[in-house]
Amino acid sequence: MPPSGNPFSFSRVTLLALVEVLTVKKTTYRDALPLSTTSLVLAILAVNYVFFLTWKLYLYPVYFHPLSNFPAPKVVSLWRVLARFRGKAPPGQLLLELTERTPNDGIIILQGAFGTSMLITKPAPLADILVHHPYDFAKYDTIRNFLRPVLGDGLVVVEGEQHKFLRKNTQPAFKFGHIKELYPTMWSKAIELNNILKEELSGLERRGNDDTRIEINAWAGKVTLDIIGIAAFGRDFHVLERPHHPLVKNYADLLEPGPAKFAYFFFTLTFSKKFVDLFPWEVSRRFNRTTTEIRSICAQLVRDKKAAIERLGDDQFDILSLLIKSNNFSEAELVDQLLTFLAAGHETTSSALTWATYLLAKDREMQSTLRSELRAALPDFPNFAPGQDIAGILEHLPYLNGVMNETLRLYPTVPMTVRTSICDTTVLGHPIKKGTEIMISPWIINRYTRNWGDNPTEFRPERWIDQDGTHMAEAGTKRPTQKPNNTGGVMSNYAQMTFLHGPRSCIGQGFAKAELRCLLAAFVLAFEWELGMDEKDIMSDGVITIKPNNGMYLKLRPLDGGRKS
Ligand code: HEM
Repeated sequence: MPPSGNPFSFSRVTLLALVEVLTVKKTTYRDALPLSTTSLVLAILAVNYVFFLTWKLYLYPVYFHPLSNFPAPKVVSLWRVLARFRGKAPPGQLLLELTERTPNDGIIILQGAFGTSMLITKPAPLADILVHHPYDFAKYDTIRNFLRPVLGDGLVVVEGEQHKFLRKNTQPAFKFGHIKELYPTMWSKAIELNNILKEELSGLERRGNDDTRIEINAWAGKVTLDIIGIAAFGRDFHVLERPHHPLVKNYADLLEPGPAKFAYFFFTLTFSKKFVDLFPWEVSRRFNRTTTEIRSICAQLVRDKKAAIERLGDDQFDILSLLIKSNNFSEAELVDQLLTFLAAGHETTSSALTWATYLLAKDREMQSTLRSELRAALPDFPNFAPGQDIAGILEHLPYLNGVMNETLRLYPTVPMTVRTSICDTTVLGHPIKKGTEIMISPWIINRYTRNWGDNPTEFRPERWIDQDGTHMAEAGTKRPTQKPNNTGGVMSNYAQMTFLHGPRSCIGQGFAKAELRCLLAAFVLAFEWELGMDEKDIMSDGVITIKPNNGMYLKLRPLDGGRKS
Protein backbone atom coordinates (compact mmCIF):
# COMPACT_ATOMS: atom_id res chain seq x y z
CA MET A 1 0.00 0.00 0.00
CA PRO A 2 1.47 3.41 -0.97
CA PRO A 3 1.85 6.00 1.81
CA SER A 4 -1.40 7.89 2.44
CA GLY A 5 -1.79 11.46 1.10
CA ASN A 6 -2.56 10.87 -2.56
CA PRO A 7 -6.25 11.76 -3.11
CA PHE A 8 -6.23 11.25 -6.91
CA SER A 9 -6.34 8.02 -8.86
CA PHE A 10 -7.44 7.23 -12.41
CA SER A 11 -10.83 5.91 -11.26
CA ARG A 12 -11.36 8.88 -8.92
CA VAL A 13 -10.70 11.52 -11.59
CA THR A 14 -13.02 9.64 -13.96
CA LEU A 15 -15.81 9.65 -11.35
CA LEU A 16 -15.08 13.28 -10.59
CA ALA A 17 -15.62 14.08 -14.27
CA LEU A 18 -19.19 12.72 -13.99
CA VAL A 19 -19.88 14.94 -10.99
CA GLU A 20 -18.43 17.91 -12.85
CA VAL A 21 -20.62 17.23 -15.91
CA LEU A 22 -23.75 17.02 -13.74
CA THR A 23 -22.83 20.23 -11.92
CA VAL A 24 -22.23 22.13 -15.16
CA LYS A 25 -25.53 20.87 -16.61
CA LYS A 26 -27.46 21.81 -13.46
CA THR A 27 -25.96 25.24 -13.03
CA THR A 28 -25.94 26.41 -16.65
CA TYR A 29 -28.95 27.44 -18.75
CA ARG A 30 -29.43 24.95 -21.57
CA ASP A 31 -29.01 27.57 -24.32
CA ALA A 32 -25.97 29.12 -22.67
CA LEU A 33 -23.97 25.87 -23.06
CA PRO A 34 -22.21 25.90 -26.43
CA LEU A 35 -21.47 22.11 -26.33
CA SER A 36 -23.47 18.93 -26.76
CA THR A 37 -23.55 16.61 -23.71
CA THR A 38 -21.08 14.19 -25.38
CA SER A 39 -18.63 16.97 -26.17
CA LEU A 40 -18.97 18.27 -22.61
CA VAL A 41 -18.20 14.84 -21.14
CA LEU A 42 -15.18 14.42 -23.43
CA ALA A 43 -13.89 17.93 -22.70
CA ILE A 44 -14.17 17.48 -18.92
CA LEU A 45 -12.60 14.03 -19.07
CA ALA A 46 -9.71 15.45 -21.13
CA VAL A 47 -9.12 18.28 -18.63
CA ASN A 48 -9.26 15.84 -15.71
CA TYR A 49 -6.84 13.39 -17.32
CA VAL A 50 -4.35 16.13 -18.20
CA PHE A 51 -4.55 17.30 -14.60
CA PHE A 52 -4.18 13.68 -13.40
CA LEU A 53 -1.08 13.10 -15.52
CA THR A 54 0.53 16.34 -14.31
CA TRP A 55 -0.35 15.39 -10.75
CA LYS A 56 0.95 11.85 -11.01
CA LEU A 57 4.09 12.58 -13.02
CA TYR A 58 5.18 15.72 -11.26
CA LEU A 59 3.06 17.46 -8.62
CA TYR A 60 2.45 14.49 -6.29
CA PRO A 61 5.98 12.99 -6.31
CA VAL A 62 7.72 16.35 -6.04
CA TYR A 63 5.48 18.34 -3.65
CA PHE A 64 2.95 16.09 -1.93
CA HIS A 65 4.46 12.61 -1.40
CA PRO A 66 5.44 12.17 2.28
CA LEU A 67 9.06 11.59 1.19
CA SER A 68 9.21 15.04 -0.41
CA ASN A 69 9.97 16.35 3.10
CA PHE A 70 12.65 13.75 3.87
CA PRO A 71 16.07 15.39 4.35
CA ALA A 72 17.89 13.80 1.40
CA PRO A 73 18.58 14.79 -2.22
CA LYS A 74 15.63 14.26 -4.57
CA VAL A 75 15.94 13.10 -8.16
CA VAL A 76 12.98 13.21 -10.54
CA SER A 77 14.12 10.51 -12.85
CA LEU A 78 12.92 7.11 -11.80
CA TRP A 79 10.62 6.87 -14.73
CA ARG A 80 13.50 7.56 -17.07
CA VAL A 81 15.63 5.02 -15.29
CA LEU A 82 12.88 2.44 -15.58
CA ALA A 83 12.37 3.20 -19.23
CA ARG A 84 16.03 2.50 -19.85
CA PHE A 85 16.20 -0.35 -17.35
CA ARG A 86 16.00 -2.93 -20.10
CA GLY A 87 18.49 -1.14 -22.32
CA LYS A 88 22.10 -2.16 -22.76
CA ALA A 89 22.89 -2.17 -19.07
CA PRO A 90 22.76 -4.79 -16.31
CA PRO A 91 19.99 -4.42 -13.69
CA GLY A 92 21.12 -1.77 -11.21
CA GLN A 93 23.71 -0.11 -13.49
CA LEU A 94 21.60 2.93 -14.46
CA LEU A 95 20.77 3.61 -10.84
CA LEU A 96 24.46 3.25 -9.99
CA GLU A 97 25.28 5.95 -12.53
CA LEU A 98 22.56 8.15 -11.04
CA THR A 99 24.00 7.53 -7.55
CA GLU A 100 27.50 8.48 -8.70
CA ARG A 101 26.14 11.74 -10.16
CA THR A 102 24.10 12.70 -7.08
CA PRO A 103 25.98 13.90 -3.97
CA ASN A 104 24.29 12.12 -1.04
CA ASP A 105 24.78 10.96 2.56
CA GLY A 106 23.45 7.44 2.02
CA ILE A 107 19.91 8.11 0.84
CA ILE A 108 18.52 9.46 -2.44
CA ILE A 109 14.79 10.03 -2.93
CA LEU A 110 13.74 8.88 -6.40
CA GLN A 111 10.60 10.69 -7.46
CA GLY A 112 8.57 9.69 -10.48
CA ALA A 113 5.50 8.36 -12.16
CA PHE A 114 6.27 4.75 -11.27
CA GLY A 115 6.33 5.62 -7.58
CA THR A 116 8.57 7.44 -5.17
CA SER A 117 11.18 5.46 -3.31
CA MET A 118 14.14 5.77 -1.04
CA LEU A 119 17.35 4.46 -2.61
CA ILE A 120 19.91 3.41 0.00
CA THR A 121 23.54 3.85 -0.99
CA LYS A 122 25.73 3.71 2.12
CA PRO A 123 26.31 1.71 5.32
CA ALA A 124 24.55 3.81 8.02
CA PRO A 125 20.98 3.65 6.67
CA LEU A 126 21.55 0.04 5.60
CA ALA A 127 22.41 -0.93 9.17
CA ASP A 128 19.38 0.95 10.44
CA ILE A 129 16.94 -0.77 8.08
CA LEU A 130 18.40 -4.26 7.93
CA VAL A 131 19.66 -4.71 11.48
CA HIS A 132 18.26 -2.14 13.95
CA HIS A 133 14.57 -2.59 13.08
CA PRO A 134 14.35 -5.11 10.26
CA TYR A 135 10.81 -6.28 11.00
CA ASP A 136 9.41 -2.77 10.34
CA PHE A 137 10.09 -3.55 6.68
CA ALA A 138 8.79 -6.35 4.48
CA LYS A 139 8.87 -7.48 0.88
CA TYR A 140 5.96 -6.25 -1.26
CA ASP A 141 2.95 -8.57 -1.39
CA THR A 142 3.07 -8.48 -5.20
CA ILE A 143 6.70 -9.67 -5.20
CA ARG A 144 5.96 -12.37 -2.61
CA ASN A 145 2.99 -13.54 -4.69
CA PHE A 146 5.19 -13.73 -7.76
CA LEU A 147 7.86 -15.69 -5.89
CA ARG A 148 5.44 -18.02 -4.08
CA PRO A 149 4.98 -20.55 -6.92
CA VAL A 150 8.78 -20.77 -7.33
CA LEU A 151 9.87 -20.69 -3.69
CA GLY A 152 6.77 -21.87 -1.79
CA ASP A 153 5.92 -20.27 1.56
CA GLY A 154 9.55 -20.67 2.56
CA LEU A 155 12.08 -18.39 4.26
CA VAL A 156 12.41 -15.94 1.38
CA VAL A 157 8.67 -15.32 1.15
CA VAL A 158 7.30 -15.36 4.71
CA GLU A 159 7.34 -12.31 7.02
CA GLY A 160 7.15 -11.36 10.71
CA GLU A 161 6.65 -14.05 13.36
CA GLN A 162 6.40 -16.79 10.75
CA HIS A 163 9.82 -15.76 9.44
CA LYS A 164 11.37 -15.70 12.95
CA PHE A 165 10.06 -19.21 13.61
CA LEU A 166 11.31 -20.62 10.31
CA ARG A 167 14.69 -18.96 10.53
CA LYS A 168 15.24 -20.38 14.03
CA ASN A 169 14.28 -23.87 12.90
CA THR A 170 16.42 -23.95 9.77
CA GLN A 171 19.51 -22.17 11.13
CA PRO A 172 21.04 -25.39 12.61
CA ALA A 173 21.45 -26.81 9.11
CA PHE A 174 23.75 -23.88 8.25
CA LYS A 175 26.01 -24.03 11.31
CA PHE A 176 29.72 -23.74 10.60
CA GLY A 177 30.36 -27.31 11.79
CA HIS A 178 27.71 -28.73 9.51
CA ILE A 179 29.03 -26.87 6.47
CA LYS A 180 32.50 -28.15 7.26
CA GLU A 181 31.12 -31.69 7.08
CA LEU A 182 29.73 -30.94 3.62
CA TYR A 183 33.14 -29.91 2.17
CA PRO A 184 34.18 -33.45 1.06
CA THR A 185 30.87 -33.88 -0.78
CA MET A 186 31.27 -30.51 -2.47
CA TRP A 187 34.86 -31.37 -3.38
CA SER A 188 33.97 -34.72 -4.91
CA LYS A 189 31.21 -33.09 -6.96
CA ALA A 190 33.76 -30.51 -8.16
CA ILE A 191 36.08 -33.31 -9.30
CA GLU A 192 33.16 -35.09 -10.98
CA LEU A 193 32.36 -31.90 -12.90
CA ASN A 194 35.97 -31.64 -14.07
CA ASN A 195 36.01 -35.25 -15.26
CA ILE A 196 32.75 -34.85 -17.14
CA LEU A 197 33.99 -31.64 -18.79
CA LYS A 198 37.21 -33.41 -19.85
CA GLU A 199 35.15 -36.25 -21.38
CA GLU A 200 32.92 -33.72 -23.08
CA LEU A 201 35.95 -31.98 -24.58
CA SER A 202 37.56 -35.15 -25.85
CA GLY A 203 34.17 -36.26 -27.26
CA LEU A 204 33.91 -33.00 -29.20
CA GLU A 205 37.48 -33.36 -30.50
CA ARG A 206 36.97 -37.04 -31.43
CA ARG A 207 33.92 -36.14 -33.44
CA GLY A 208 35.99 -33.47 -35.24
CA ASN A 209 33.64 -30.77 -34.01
CA ASP A 210 34.93 -27.31 -34.95
CA ASP A 211 33.31 -25.70 -31.93
CA THR A 212 34.93 -27.10 -28.79
CA ARG A 213 33.79 -24.30 -26.50
CA ILE A 214 32.01 -25.14 -23.26
CA GLU A 215 29.08 -23.10 -21.97
CA ILE A 216 30.03 -23.04 -18.32
CA ASN A 217 26.91 -21.51 -16.77
CA ALA A 218 24.75 -24.53 -17.65
CA TRP A 219 27.34 -26.91 -16.14
CA ALA A 220 27.68 -24.74 -13.05
CA GLY A 221 23.89 -24.98 -12.60
CA LYS A 222 24.06 -28.78 -12.81
CA VAL A 223 26.83 -29.23 -10.28
CA THR A 224 25.23 -26.84 -7.78
CA LEU A 225 21.88 -28.62 -8.19
CA ASP A 226 23.59 -31.91 -7.36
CA ILE A 227 25.22 -30.36 -4.29
CA ILE A 228 22.02 -28.77 -2.95
CA GLY A 229 20.22 -32.08 -3.60
CA ILE A 230 22.60 -33.83 -1.23
CA ALA A 231 22.60 -31.01 1.34
CA ALA A 232 18.87 -30.35 1.34
CA PHE A 233 17.35 -33.77 0.60
CA GLY A 234 20.21 -36.15 1.40
CA ARG A 235 19.82 -37.31 -2.18
CA ASP A 236 22.21 -37.21 -5.14
CA PHE A 237 20.14 -36.22 -8.18
CA HIS A 238 23.08 -37.23 -10.47
CA VAL A 239 22.25 -34.27 -12.68
CA LEU A 240 25.85 -34.10 -13.88
CA GLU A 241 25.53 -37.58 -15.39
CA ARG A 242 21.89 -37.15 -16.43
CA PRO A 243 21.76 -33.63 -17.87
CA HIS A 244 18.14 -34.16 -18.93
CA HIS A 245 16.92 -34.52 -15.35
CA PRO A 246 13.46 -32.84 -15.13
CA LEU A 247 14.73 -30.42 -12.46
CA VAL A 248 17.39 -29.10 -14.85
CA LYS A 249 14.90 -28.60 -17.65
CA ASN A 250 12.37 -26.90 -15.40
CA TYR A 251 14.80 -24.55 -13.67
CA ALA A 252 16.51 -23.68 -16.97
CA ASP A 253 13.11 -22.78 -18.39
CA LEU A 254 12.12 -20.80 -15.31
CA LEU A 255 15.29 -18.77 -14.93
CA GLU A 256 16.27 -18.14 -18.53
CA PRO A 257 16.42 -14.32 -18.86
CA GLY A 258 14.70 -12.64 -21.81
CA PRO A 259 12.31 -9.84 -22.78
CA ALA A 260 9.16 -12.04 -22.51
CA LYS A 261 10.15 -13.11 -18.99
CA PHE A 262 10.79 -9.50 -18.00
CA ALA A 263 7.43 -8.40 -19.44
CA TYR A 264 5.67 -11.20 -17.53
CA PHE A 265 7.40 -10.13 -14.31
CA PHE A 266 6.58 -6.47 -14.93
CA PHE A 267 2.87 -7.06 -15.68
CA THR A 268 2.49 -9.48 -12.77
CA LEU A 269 3.87 -6.88 -10.38
CA THR A 270 1.90 -4.03 -11.92
CA PHE A 271 -1.46 -5.84 -12.03
CA SER A 272 -1.62 -9.30 -10.42
CA LYS A 273 -0.60 -12.78 -11.37
CA LYS A 274 -4.24 -13.93 -11.44
CA PHE A 275 -5.10 -11.16 -13.91
CA VAL A 276 -2.05 -11.78 -16.16
CA ASP A 277 -2.77 -15.53 -16.19
CA LEU A 278 -6.20 -14.84 -17.73
CA PHE A 279 -4.47 -14.06 -21.05
CA PRO A 280 -3.37 -16.84 -23.42
CA TRP A 281 0.31 -16.05 -23.04
CA GLU A 282 2.92 -18.76 -23.62
CA VAL A 283 5.34 -17.39 -21.01
CA SER A 284 2.66 -17.52 -18.30
CA ARG A 285 1.63 -21.07 -19.28
CA ARG A 286 5.27 -22.17 -19.11
CA PHE A 287 5.82 -20.45 -15.78
CA ASN A 288 2.82 -22.27 -14.27
CA ARG A 289 3.74 -25.62 -15.81
CA THR A 290 7.36 -25.57 -14.65
CA THR A 291 6.55 -24.43 -11.10
CA THR A 292 3.86 -27.14 -10.77
CA GLU A 293 6.29 -29.80 -11.98
CA ILE A 294 9.04 -28.69 -9.58
CA ARG A 295 6.57 -28.69 -6.69
CA SER A 296 5.42 -32.21 -7.46
CA ILE A 297 9.06 -33.45 -7.66
CA CYS A 298 9.71 -31.89 -4.22
CA ALA A 299 6.54 -33.41 -2.78
CA GLN A 300 7.65 -36.88 -3.94
CA LEU A 301 11.10 -36.34 -2.41
CA VAL A 302 9.53 -35.36 0.92
CA ARG A 303 7.31 -38.48 0.92
CA ASP A 304 10.31 -40.70 0.06
CA LYS A 305 12.36 -39.19 2.87
CA LYS A 306 9.61 -39.59 5.47
CA ALA A 307 9.17 -43.23 4.46
CA ALA A 308 12.93 -43.82 4.66
CA ILE A 309 13.11 -42.28 8.15
CA GLU A 310 10.25 -44.48 9.35
CA ARG A 311 11.78 -47.59 7.78
CA LEU A 312 15.44 -47.17 8.56
CA GLY A 313 15.68 -44.57 11.31
CA ASP A 314 17.74 -41.55 10.45
CA ASP A 315 21.21 -40.46 11.26
CA GLN A 316 21.48 -37.95 8.43
CA PHE A 317 21.84 -34.22 8.80
CA ASP A 318 20.47 -32.93 5.53
CA ILE A 319 18.07 -29.99 5.81
CA LEU A 320 14.98 -32.11 5.16
CA SER A 321 15.83 -34.68 7.87
CA LEU A 322 16.42 -31.87 10.30
CA LEU A 323 13.07 -30.25 9.56
CA ILE A 324 11.21 -33.59 9.72
CA LYS A 325 12.85 -34.46 13.05
CA SER A 326 11.84 -31.09 14.54
CA ASN A 327 8.16 -32.18 14.15
CA ASN A 328 7.24 -28.56 13.45
CA PHE A 329 6.16 -28.87 9.83
CA SER A 330 3.29 -30.45 7.92
CA GLU A 331 4.11 -32.23 4.66
CA ALA A 332 2.98 -29.22 2.57
CA GLU A 333 5.14 -26.90 4.71
CA LEU A 334 8.15 -29.18 4.23
CA VAL A 335 7.66 -28.97 0.47
CA ASP A 336 7.56 -25.16 0.74
CA GLN A 337 10.84 -25.01 2.64
CA LEU A 338 12.57 -27.32 0.20
CA LEU A 339 11.37 -25.39 -2.81
CA THR A 340 13.11 -22.40 -1.29
CA PHE A 341 16.39 -24.16 -0.63
CA LEU A 342 16.43 -25.81 -4.02
CA ALA A 343 15.85 -22.57 -5.93
CA ALA A 344 17.74 -20.12 -3.69
CA GLY A 345 20.57 -22.60 -3.19
CA HIS A 346 21.73 -23.47 -6.69
CA GLU A 347 21.25 -20.76 -9.34
CA THR A 348 22.78 -18.15 -7.07
CA THR A 349 26.03 -20.03 -6.53
CA SER A 350 26.26 -21.23 -10.12
CA SER A 351 25.96 -17.63 -11.31
CA ALA A 352 28.80 -16.59 -8.97
CA LEU A 353 31.01 -19.44 -10.22
CA THR A 354 30.28 -18.42 -13.82
CA TRP A 355 31.31 -14.80 -13.18
CA ALA A 356 34.49 -15.98 -11.46
CA THR A 357 35.45 -17.97 -14.57
CA TYR A 358 34.69 -14.88 -16.68
CA LEU A 359 36.85 -12.54 -14.60
CA LEU A 360 39.73 -15.02 -14.56
CA ALA A 361 39.39 -15.62 -18.31
CA LYS A 362 39.95 -11.90 -18.82
CA ASP A 363 43.05 -11.86 -16.61
CA ARG A 364 45.20 -14.90 -17.30
CA GLU A 365 47.89 -13.67 -14.93
CA MET A 366 45.45 -13.76 -12.02
CA GLN A 367 44.34 -17.18 -13.16
CA SER A 368 47.88 -18.46 -12.96
CA THR A 369 48.58 -16.71 -9.62
CA LEU A 370 45.58 -18.54 -8.19
CA ARG A 371 46.73 -21.82 -9.76
CA SER A 372 50.18 -21.47 -8.16
CA GLU A 373 48.64 -20.86 -4.73
CA LEU A 374 46.42 -23.91 -5.13
CA ARG A 375 49.22 -26.16 -6.43
CA ALA A 376 51.31 -25.33 -3.39
CA ALA A 377 48.43 -26.04 -1.02
CA LEU A 378 47.11 -29.17 -2.76
CA PRO A 379 50.15 -30.97 -4.21
CA ASP A 380 48.27 -34.30 -4.48
CA PHE A 381 45.34 -32.83 -6.44
CA PRO A 382 42.77 -34.23 -7.13
CA ASN A 383 43.36 -36.38 -4.06
CA PHE A 384 43.75 -35.54 -0.42
CA ALA A 385 45.85 -37.29 2.14
CA PRO A 386 43.56 -39.25 4.52
CA GLY A 387 42.29 -36.98 7.29
CA GLN A 388 43.44 -33.83 5.50
CA ASP A 389 41.19 -30.91 6.49
CA ILE A 390 39.94 -29.64 3.14
CA ALA A 391 37.79 -26.91 4.70
CA GLY A 392 40.74 -25.68 6.78
CA ILE A 393 43.01 -25.53 3.74
CA LEU A 394 40.62 -23.78 1.36
CA GLU A 395 39.28 -21.28 3.88
CA HIS A 396 42.76 -19.99 4.62
CA LEU A 397 44.05 -19.50 1.09
CA PRO A 398 44.33 -15.72 0.59
CA TYR A 399 44.13 -15.53 -3.19
CA LEU A 400 41.33 -18.09 -3.52
CA ASN A 401 39.24 -16.16 -0.97
CA GLY A 402 40.20 -12.87 -2.62
CA VAL A 403 39.02 -14.03 -6.06
CA MET A 404 35.80 -15.42 -4.58
CA ASN A 405 34.93 -12.32 -2.53
CA GLU A 406 35.84 -9.92 -5.29
CA THR A 407 33.63 -11.84 -7.75
CA LEU A 408 30.76 -11.78 -5.27
CA ARG A 409 31.27 -8.03 -4.81
CA LEU A 410 31.27 -7.19 -8.52
CA TYR A 411 28.55 -9.65 -9.53
CA PRO A 412 26.06 -9.89 -6.66
CA THR A 413 23.61 -12.55 -7.84
CA VAL A 414 20.64 -10.63 -6.39
CA PRO A 415 21.38 -7.14 -7.75
CA MET A 416 18.32 -5.41 -6.29
CA THR A 417 15.81 -5.99 -3.52
CA VAL A 418 12.86 -3.84 -2.47
CA ARG A 419 11.17 -3.37 0.90
CA THR A 420 8.17 -1.44 2.11
CA SER A 421 7.68 -0.09 5.64
CA ILE A 422 4.77 -1.96 7.24
CA CYS A 423 4.22 0.68 9.94
CA ASP A 424 5.12 4.34 10.54
CA THR A 425 8.80 4.12 11.50
CA THR A 426 12.13 5.95 11.15
CA VAL A 427 15.26 5.83 9.03
CA LEU A 428 18.31 7.39 10.67
CA GLY A 429 15.94 9.01 13.17
CA HIS A 430 13.76 10.69 10.53
CA PRO A 431 10.10 9.62 10.44
CA ILE A 432 8.75 7.78 7.41
CA LYS A 433 5.16 6.69 6.72
CA LYS A 434 3.81 3.16 6.49
CA GLY A 435 4.03 2.04 2.85
CA THR A 436 7.30 3.83 2.04
CA GLU A 437 9.27 2.00 -0.64
CA ILE A 438 12.93 1.27 0.06
CA MET A 439 15.31 0.10 -2.67
CA ILE A 440 18.45 -1.75 -1.64
CA SER A 441 20.78 -2.60 -4.47
CA PRO A 442 23.85 -4.73 -3.80
CA TRP A 443 24.96 -3.84 -7.35
CA ILE A 444 25.09 -0.14 -6.41
CA ILE A 445 26.48 -0.47 -2.89
CA ASN A 446 29.21 -2.94 -3.93
CA ARG A 447 30.36 -0.72 -6.81
CA TYR A 448 29.84 2.80 -5.46
CA THR A 449 32.96 5.01 -5.43
CA ARG A 450 32.04 6.51 -2.05
CA ASN A 451 32.04 3.00 -0.53
CA TRP A 452 35.02 1.53 -2.38
CA GLY A 453 37.25 4.46 -3.35
CA ASP A 454 38.82 4.96 -6.77
CA ASN A 455 38.33 2.28 -9.41
CA PRO A 456 35.54 0.46 -7.58
CA THR A 457 34.70 -1.65 -10.63
CA GLU A 458 38.24 -2.98 -11.00
CA PHE A 459 38.57 -6.70 -10.24
CA ARG A 460 41.24 -6.71 -7.52
CA PRO A 461 41.34 -9.85 -5.33
CA GLU A 462 44.10 -8.19 -3.26
CA ARG A 463 41.47 -6.02 -1.58
CA TRP A 464 40.56 -9.11 0.43
CA ILE A 465 44.11 -9.94 1.53
CA ASP A 466 45.90 -8.53 4.58
CA GLN A 467 49.69 -8.38 4.70
CA ASP A 468 50.24 -9.75 8.16
CA GLY A 469 53.92 -9.58 9.20
CA THR A 470 56.53 -11.76 7.49
CA HIS A 471 57.52 -15.44 7.39
CA MET A 472 60.64 -17.36 6.38
CA ALA A 473 60.23 -18.68 2.85
CA GLU A 474 62.46 -20.93 0.68
CA ALA A 475 66.21 -20.38 0.89
CA GLY A 476 65.86 -18.41 4.09
CA THR A 477 64.25 -15.38 2.41
CA LYS A 478 61.63 -13.37 4.28
CA ARG A 479 58.21 -13.08 2.63
CA PRO A 480 55.13 -11.12 3.70
CA THR A 481 52.55 -13.39 5.34
CA GLN A 482 49.15 -13.01 3.76
CA LYS A 483 45.78 -13.58 5.38
CA PRO A 484 42.26 -13.40 3.94
CA ASN A 485 40.12 -10.57 5.35
CA ASN A 486 36.34 -10.22 5.33
CA THR A 487 36.00 -6.52 4.59
CA GLY A 488 37.70 -5.97 1.25
CA GLY A 489 39.92 -3.44 2.98
CA VAL A 490 37.14 -0.88 3.51
CA MET A 491 35.89 0.42 6.83
CA SER A 492 32.41 -1.11 6.86
CA ASN A 493 30.98 -4.61 6.36
CA TYR A 494 27.94 -2.91 4.91
CA ALA A 495 29.87 -1.86 1.81
CA GLN A 496 29.51 -5.50 0.65
CA MET A 497 25.81 -6.28 0.35
CA THR A 498 25.86 -9.43 -1.78
CA PHE A 499 24.19 -11.49 0.97
CA LEU A 500 22.55 -8.49 2.74
CA HIS A 501 22.91 -8.28 6.55
CA GLY A 502 20.73 -8.91 9.59
CA PRO A 503 17.94 -11.43 10.16
CA ARG A 504 16.82 -11.31 6.52
CA SER A 505 20.32 -11.86 5.15
CA CYS A 506 21.15 -14.97 3.14
CA ILE A 507 21.05 -17.98 5.44
CA GLY A 508 23.11 -19.91 2.89
CA GLN A 509 26.07 -17.52 2.80
CA GLY A 510 28.54 -19.91 4.46
CA PHE A 511 27.25 -22.78 2.37
CA ALA A 512 27.60 -20.83 -0.88
CA LYS A 513 31.14 -19.73 -0.04
CA ALA A 514 32.21 -23.28 0.85
CA GLU A 515 30.78 -24.49 -2.44
CA LEU A 516 32.45 -21.72 -4.43
CA ARG A 517 35.83 -22.41 -2.84
CA CYS A 518 35.63 -26.11 -3.79
CA LEU A 519 34.30 -25.61 -7.31
CA LEU A 520 36.65 -22.77 -8.17
CA ALA A 521 39.76 -24.42 -6.69
CA ALA A 522 39.17 -27.71 -8.47
CA PHE A 523 38.35 -25.98 -11.77
CA VAL A 524 41.49 -23.80 -11.71
CA LEU A 525 43.64 -26.85 -11.02
CA ALA A 526 42.04 -28.89 -13.79
CA PHE A 527 41.89 -26.35 -16.63
CA GLU A 528 43.45 -23.31 -18.20
CA TRP A 529 40.93 -21.21 -20.07
CA GLU A 530 40.11 -18.10 -22.04
CA LEU A 531 36.89 -16.51 -23.24
CA GLY A 532 35.25 -18.36 -26.10
CA MET A 533 32.99 -15.48 -27.14
CA ASP A 534 33.11 -11.81 -27.90
CA GLU A 535 33.24 -9.81 -24.68
CA LYS A 536 30.67 -7.34 -25.90
CA ASP A 537 28.09 -10.16 -26.01
CA ILE A 538 28.45 -10.72 -22.29
CA MET A 539 26.05 -8.89 -20.00
CA SER A 540 24.44 -9.81 -16.72
CA ASP A 541 20.68 -10.02 -16.95
CA GLY A 542 17.74 -11.58 -15.17
CA VAL A 543 14.55 -10.91 -13.30
CA ILE A 544 15.35 -11.72 -9.66
CA THR A 545 18.87 -13.13 -9.99
CA ILE A 546 21.42 -12.31 -12.67
CA LYS A 547 23.38 -14.48 -15.05
CA PRO A 548 25.05 -13.85 -18.41
CA ASN A 549 22.31 -13.24 -20.98
CA ASN A 550 24.06 -15.15 -23.78
CA GLY A 551 25.68 -17.84 -21.65
CA MET A 552 29.39 -17.94 -20.85
CA TYR A 553 31.42 -19.78 -23.49
CA LEU A 554 34.96 -20.76 -22.52
CA LYS A 555 37.82 -22.40 -24.39
CA LEU A 556 39.18 -24.92 -21.90
CA ARG A 557 42.58 -26.64 -21.98
CA PRO A 558 42.76 -29.59 -19.60
CA LEU A 559 45.72 -29.75 -17.24
CA ASP A 560 47.06 -33.03 -16.00
CA GLY A 561 46.73 -33.36 -12.21
CA GLY A 562 46.99 -29.59 -11.91
CA ARG A 563 49.96 -29.42 -14.33
CA LYS A 564 49.99 -28.63 -18.04
CA SER A 565 49.31 -31.80 -20.09
C1 HEM B 1 26.38 -16.76 -4.22
C2 HEM B 1 25.33 -17.31 -3.71
C3 HEM B 1 24.19 -16.60 -3.05
C4 HEM B 1 23.85 -15.28 -3.04
C5 HEM B 1 24.56 -14.13 -3.74
C6 HEM B 1 22.67 -15.13 -2.24
C7 HEM B 1 22.05 -13.92 -1.97
C8 HEM B 1 20.93 -13.78 -1.17
C9 HEM B 1 20.28 -12.53 -0.88
C10 HEM B 1 20.72 -11.15 -1.39
C11 HEM B 1 19.24 -12.78 -0.08
C12 HEM B 1 18.23 -11.76 0.46
C13 HEM B 1 17.13 -11.57 -0.55
C14 HEM B 1 16.11 -10.54 -0.15
O1 HEM B 1 15.79 -10.44 1.03
O2 HEM B 1 15.61 -9.86 -1.04
C15 HEM B 1 19.21 -14.21 0.15
C16 HEM B 1 18.28 -14.84 0.95
C17 HEM B 1 18.25 -16.20 1.12
N1 HEM B 1 19.14 -17.13 0.60
FE1 HEM B 1 20.75 -16.74 -0.50
N2 HEM B 1 22.29 -16.36 -1.78
C18 HEM B 1 23.20 -17.28 -2.22
C19 HEM B 1 23.22 -18.64 -1.96
C20 HEM B 1 22.31 -19.30 -1.19
C21 HEM B 1 22.36 -20.70 -0.86
C22 HEM B 1 23.46 -21.66 -1.29
C23 HEM B 1 21.25 -20.97 -0.10
C24 HEM B 1 20.81 -22.27 0.52
C25 HEM B 1 21.52 -23.35 0.59
C26 HEM B 1 20.51 -19.72 0.06
C27 HEM B 1 19.34 -19.58 0.74
C28 HEM B 1 18.73 -18.37 1.01
C29 HEM B 1 17.52 -18.24 1.81
C30 HEM B 1 16.73 -19.38 2.44
C31 HEM B 1 17.24 -16.88 1.89
C32 HEM B 1 16.10 -16.20 2.66
C33 HEM B 1 16.64 -15.80 4.03
C34 HEM B 1 15.63 -15.08 4.90
O3 HEM B 1 14.86 -14.26 4.40
O4 HEM B 1 15.65 -15.37 6.11
N3 HEM B 1 21.20 -18.73 -0.62
N4 HEM B 1 20.25 -14.79 -0.53
